[in-house]
Amino acid sequence: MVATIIDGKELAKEMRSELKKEVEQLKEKGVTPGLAIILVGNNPASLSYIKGKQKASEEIGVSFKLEHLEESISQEELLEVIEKYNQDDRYDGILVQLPLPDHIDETAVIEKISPEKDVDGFHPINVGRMMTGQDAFLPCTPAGIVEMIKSANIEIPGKHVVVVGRSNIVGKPVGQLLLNENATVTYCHSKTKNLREHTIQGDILIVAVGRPHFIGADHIKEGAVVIDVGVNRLENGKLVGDVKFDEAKEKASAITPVPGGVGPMTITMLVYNTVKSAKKRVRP
Ligand SMILES: Nc1nc2c(c(=O)[nH]1)N[C@@H](CN(C=O)c1ccc(C(=O)N[C@@H](CCC(=O)O)C(=O)O)cc1)CN2
Repeated sequence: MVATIIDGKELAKEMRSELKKEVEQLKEKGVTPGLAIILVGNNPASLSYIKGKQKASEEIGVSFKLEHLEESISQEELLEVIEKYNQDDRYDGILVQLPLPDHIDETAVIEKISPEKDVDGFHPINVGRMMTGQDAFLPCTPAGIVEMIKSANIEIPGKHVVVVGRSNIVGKPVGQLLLNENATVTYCHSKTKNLREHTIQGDILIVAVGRPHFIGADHIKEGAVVIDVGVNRLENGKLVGDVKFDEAKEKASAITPVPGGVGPMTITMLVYNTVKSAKKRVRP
């Protein structure tokens, strides 16, 4: 079997063109969606992801502001900056780029962002709303993954989804979102024994461990859908996923590539959330 490639770049392009139309309509009603990103320090990967977020925002017509702070900023000062954006009506979305330096408590930062502007969907209020199936800002990578699966006309209800990885950003919420879509979900992690015995059962296998080429064809059920969330830069500069793409595509029925898979959809869902937030400003 040779897998269909689920092209995240193409889907992102289609969604961005729809979002652009929505933003034009919002502007006619006097609302320009605004996104503020706060970056602490100079992590090169973060800088590159933010560039992508800025490009997508500007392409769609969302006003974009980067607040670039010194690595040495104190937690208290950072919380004050967040509060400034919480109070600023020009910004519908606030995102603090992760990872943060070690001296800053990530939980305190996430909890400082107003849940109504939390376009990353990381605030406990949004996590709780998502878990209970209420309207919420959904975390961007997991929401992008669900969009990609649906765009490939893959039925989710009743499917066995195996998630490898349990981060708060990807692993845990993607399992929850697919449970909300009536999948049966298994989580695997670094302490899971006999990993392969679990992964081989997945109709949909989602891999988010951040280890290059961690999953090979022998971990994959014949005909499974494989979603690779890994973005790993090798010493030779090549970007690879957590899955051995070349062998996995011979066994899967559908697979996402790296680059050009989940990454572009993560960025698109961020702009989607920002537009969703801005719509609440429209007067009836
Ligand atoms: N506040 C947040 N911080 C982080 C998040 C997040 O969702 N919110 N996720 C990741 C990084 N991330 C977004 O911030 C991200 C990662 C990768 C991509 C992407 O487009 N990848 C491209 C390849 C890019 C490259 O060439 O390096 C691809 O896969 O095609 C976008 C966003 C951690 N931090």
